[in-house]
Amino acid sequence: MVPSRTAQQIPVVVLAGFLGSGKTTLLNHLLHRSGGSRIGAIVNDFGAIEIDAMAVAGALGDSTVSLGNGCLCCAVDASELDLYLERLAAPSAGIDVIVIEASGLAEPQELVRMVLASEHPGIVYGGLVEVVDAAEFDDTRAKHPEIDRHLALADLVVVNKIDRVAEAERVLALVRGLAPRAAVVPAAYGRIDPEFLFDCRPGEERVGQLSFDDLHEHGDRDGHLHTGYDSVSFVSGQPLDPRSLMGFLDSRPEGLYRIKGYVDFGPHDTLNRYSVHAVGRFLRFYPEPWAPSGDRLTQLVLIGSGIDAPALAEELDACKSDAPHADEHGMWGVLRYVRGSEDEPVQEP
Ligand SMILES: Nc1nc2c(ncn2[C@@H]2O[C@H](COP(=O)(O)OP(=O)(O)OP(=O)(O)O)[C@@H](O)[C@H]2O)c(=O)[nH]1
Repeated sequence: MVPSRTAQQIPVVVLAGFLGSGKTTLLNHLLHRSGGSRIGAIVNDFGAIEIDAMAVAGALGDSTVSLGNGCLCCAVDASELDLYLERLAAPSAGIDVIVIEASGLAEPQELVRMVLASEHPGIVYGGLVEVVDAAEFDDTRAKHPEIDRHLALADLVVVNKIDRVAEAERVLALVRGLAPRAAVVPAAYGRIDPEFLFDCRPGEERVGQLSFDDLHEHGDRDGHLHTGYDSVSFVSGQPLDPRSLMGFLDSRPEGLYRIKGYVDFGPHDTLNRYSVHAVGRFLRFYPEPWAPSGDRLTQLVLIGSGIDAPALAEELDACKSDAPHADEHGMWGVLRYVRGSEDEPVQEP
């Protein structure tokens, strides 16, 4: 039975959406714009290196926890999640809302089910937020028709990357049709009003329907979104050569949908590491100053279907360089993919 909500209970919101749709960007926006509300986050990475957790940890300190290396929806034992929920829901943590950022391949209904199944009296299911990449939406649906089912469960759908589409209204109308019970909001860089997070809580009746109708129907793991997907995790203490890495990225196979992480270009830029994101054919580098202390590492996660993981790891290995000096134009290829500013994205080359 679905427990009824009390004023003291902390809502737990599930934040889901396909690979690279902008979940971490949205979460970071909420963390910086939540005003007086304190958000706790549980971040679930598909790859073995917890890139998403690193991206939000700075903003959250000890109110972020990471559940890495595989989709939470397939956790055999949900007790780890319960443990984290308990920690974040402790009155001493002073948290007002908990957000579980699902991996981009997780089955949201499984996560909702896990939250509903939690017996912790201090929490209550706070709704499902689905993030949609407006630019990739048609292709993603064609490849993964299950996405429609995910949207139908949502309480809030953020149609993100609206800056990348010419026909925003068409995508919005399509999403509204697929998620008739949800609030549908367009966004660029996940910039939504944080109030939406508090307002998206489903009513008792809706939660009751979910637990009976939707959540138990698709328990078959073979039908999970991540079936057929592989990930490669690459770590190097040796810098990468920018020309070689661009050669790798320019020739990346179609199936390699998502790349994320941080790159050390050694002598080519001794001040910055480069956060890198590929989503489909979209590619961006974001220079950010190195921390004053700590190891300088390249850490990358590659996720795709039908990919030859060992061959990709070998190709990345071949990008390592121990040249002590930078060649003059070595970074040009990379810099073409550095954004001007948040509001002025670079043109797709
Ligand atoms: N142009 C544009 N880019 C965006 C927008 N939102 C996010 N991005 C970029 O899209 C890439 C992926 O964003 P993330 O927030 O990491 O996506 P994610 O859903 O957390 O990714 P996974 O956890 O790997 O599924 C990054 O390069 C973001 O800067 C947007 O509204 N417009």
